[in-house]
Amino acid sequence: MPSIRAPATKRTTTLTVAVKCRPLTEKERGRDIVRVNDNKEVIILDPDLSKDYLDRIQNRTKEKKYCFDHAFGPHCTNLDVYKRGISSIVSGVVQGLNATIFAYGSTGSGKTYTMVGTQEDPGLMVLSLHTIFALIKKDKSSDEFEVSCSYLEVYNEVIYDLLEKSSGHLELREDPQQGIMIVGLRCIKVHSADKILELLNLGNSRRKTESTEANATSSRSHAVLEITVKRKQRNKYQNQVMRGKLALVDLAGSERASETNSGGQKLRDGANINRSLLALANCINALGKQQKKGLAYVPYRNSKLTRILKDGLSGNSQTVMVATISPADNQYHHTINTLKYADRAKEIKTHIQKNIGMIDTHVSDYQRMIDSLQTEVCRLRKELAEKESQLSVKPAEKAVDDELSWLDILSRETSENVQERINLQKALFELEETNLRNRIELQHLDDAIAKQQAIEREGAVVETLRARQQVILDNIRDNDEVGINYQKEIEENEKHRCQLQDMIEKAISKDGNKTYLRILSQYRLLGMANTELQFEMAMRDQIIHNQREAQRNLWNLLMGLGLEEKHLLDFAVKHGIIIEDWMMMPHLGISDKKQSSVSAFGRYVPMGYSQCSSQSFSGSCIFQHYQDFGSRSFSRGPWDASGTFCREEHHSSYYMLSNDLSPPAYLRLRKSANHWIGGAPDSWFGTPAKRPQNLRSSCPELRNWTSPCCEGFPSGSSLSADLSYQHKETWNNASRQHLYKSPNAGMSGGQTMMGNGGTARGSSAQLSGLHSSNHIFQHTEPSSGPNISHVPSFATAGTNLFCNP
Ligand SMILES: Nc1ncnc2c1ncn2[C@@H]1O[C@H](COP(=O)(O)OP(=O)(O)OP(=O)(O)O)[C@@H](O)[C@H]1O
Repeated sequence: MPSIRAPATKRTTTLTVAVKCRPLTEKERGRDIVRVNDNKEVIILDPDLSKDYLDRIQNRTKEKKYCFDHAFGPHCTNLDVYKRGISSIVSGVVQGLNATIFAYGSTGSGKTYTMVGTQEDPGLMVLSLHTIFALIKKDKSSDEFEVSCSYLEVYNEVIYDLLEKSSGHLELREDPQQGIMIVGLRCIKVHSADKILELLNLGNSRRKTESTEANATSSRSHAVLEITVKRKQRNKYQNQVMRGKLALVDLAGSERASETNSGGQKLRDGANINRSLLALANCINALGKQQKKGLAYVPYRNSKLTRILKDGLSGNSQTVMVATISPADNQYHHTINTLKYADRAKEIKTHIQKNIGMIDTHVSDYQRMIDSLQTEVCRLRKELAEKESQLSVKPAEKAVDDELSWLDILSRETSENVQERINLQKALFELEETNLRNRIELQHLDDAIAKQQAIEREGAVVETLRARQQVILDNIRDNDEVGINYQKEIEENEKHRCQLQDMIEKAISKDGNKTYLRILSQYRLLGMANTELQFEMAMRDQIIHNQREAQRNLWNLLMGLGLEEKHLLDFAVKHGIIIEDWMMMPHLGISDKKQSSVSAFGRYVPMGYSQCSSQSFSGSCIFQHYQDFGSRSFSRGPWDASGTFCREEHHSSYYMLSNDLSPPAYLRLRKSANHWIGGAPDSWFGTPAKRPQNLRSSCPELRNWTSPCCEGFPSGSSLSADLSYQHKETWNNASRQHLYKSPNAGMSGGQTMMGNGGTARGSSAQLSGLHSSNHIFQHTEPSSGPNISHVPSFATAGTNLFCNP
């Protein structure tokens, strides 16, 4: 029986910003210039005492006033901060919610004191742990809890495991369900707060600290303690697992080299710390700006720190920023700087949603493939390291030394090249995504202006819309510029990759270290395959995300129409549809019906349904209303001249959000194996000759995997052209039959309603090969042929996308 699932409700919230001013230390002889009023207001007095009354009333003073969610003066303890601003957020972790708490401030302002604390004044990390275990102990349900913890540091842009005695460099990866993941990071199961505290102390003792002019024990690394609480429900939701995550972050101290009096390694550390803190500040700026200025691109990828904090800054997390400041007058500029960012951070929005363990099968397929690739890469890396150490015990002749350092450099550069490529491709993808959304808003603005002008030629509303249009255009231009730079970097990366490959190939033909070079070559190939899969997965995640949004909108629409429970139930019974997870839709007024046969609109519900005729509901509307993105006069940047795979898919997702019914719907099927990563042929990581077929032949481990550029689908741009009408009809019929009749059609869970976030599988996968070509439906009203020419002819690759399931 088909079933549909009510989406988990999402709540949008803003970052909670708390400011904490520490007391003056004994060393500081300066004046206290910070005042805290009403637990919310922070006043920073002018450090220059010579300013008189006249200066003040003529506004020549540097006194500044800010208002935050919470403000704490020098006499407040960490417990005060915790109780007022944080404990409620930590409680949510036991209920499957994510939370992030990070301390932000200049060096010596009290970040570590706030996060870790002392015996007498335990910090937020310690207090949070106690809360979590106390809540678990108090829980009266029969649910099973499992708490685990990891602790890492980012030092000089390299991630280390603080719970590992001699941790190697760890890699960062993005997981569709769990967000950012660190490959190989130890996650230790714990049964008491004391055990975690023990681990915390152990980790802290391994953390890189230095004595600087500004702070005797200045943290040189960013530390992230992550506590995961898994809750297996033992009641009616037998199969549900809730997974809450709490990330507690103590950032390294930002400083000015001149003030900290550091040189050599310390200076280099400082430069790296400042770079990542600058990246964080840029993200905060962009996110703050986003609320006022459309979709600005957020450069998370510019540092490991921002990637780790990504969820906390904009994703599924309830986040608290504790801005720490010093009261000393000589810290005025640092204090103002910190407060400026804190002020901006108040605007940042995150979207909280319970993490309930139901993983889309196709995502887990990809995940499995990536996991096995990662494992293979790790194995090869280990082999490489062993080979290196074997070579290093050879007699220390100069020639051998030279060769070793050459091999070492080659190996390192290969690894860096692969990593850089992954990063750049993903960054470019995210940037395109951002601009696509901007363009959609632009299009809506165009329409709104046209409509408004029909009422009044020029007026205040039109003016406001035009102003907004300009803002969005500025954003698009800015983003395009960033995109050009990324493109250039990708080209550079590609050139470097070719050089490395040449070097390896030449060396293999004459060098004695054949095994070593073979491993290196294989490692590089696997790294490439890894990149491709990760990239494709990132795109799929985005599609899933968009489709979930669409589904959520659809539910909202149902709600907004005031549909009665009875109607819904009758309709679903009639059509034999199960609606799952009613508990998650309390706004529908239907409770406690985990799996009820209820009525809905039939299997396929068109998005713009409020304007739809009844025919639309009963018809075969698998897809949504057509929108002509391609024919609009968007201000395209030079780097997006060619359509890309991700865009195509995103367009298809965006169609779902459209209410525009005017152009008739139609079905269109396209397939192409021409483009792969990012769309443009040269986006492919390897040279054309090294596409997956070759990759697989040169790399036996890859032979059993199906690549998106599989055999059997001729390449060439002509493939992105439409199939003949006959083909379309055949496909249309076959897929309709498949979608209507096959019990396995649609999502793996048998779901058949549009937008629950999956790609079609089962027989449709056989029809096209799951990863071997693209079959993209945009509409399913065959009568709508005339509009075909309007659809942008994007070349696509590597997916099999039905937007209905
Ligand atoms: N609330 C407080 N009460 C008493 N002492 C404090 C308080 N906050 C900070 N201190 C003291 O101030 C000094 C600097 O604090 P801390 O090391 O936490 O700063 P930080 O911001 O983490 O510095 P860095 O960024 O260089 O690591 C320490 O000696 C610490 O004990």
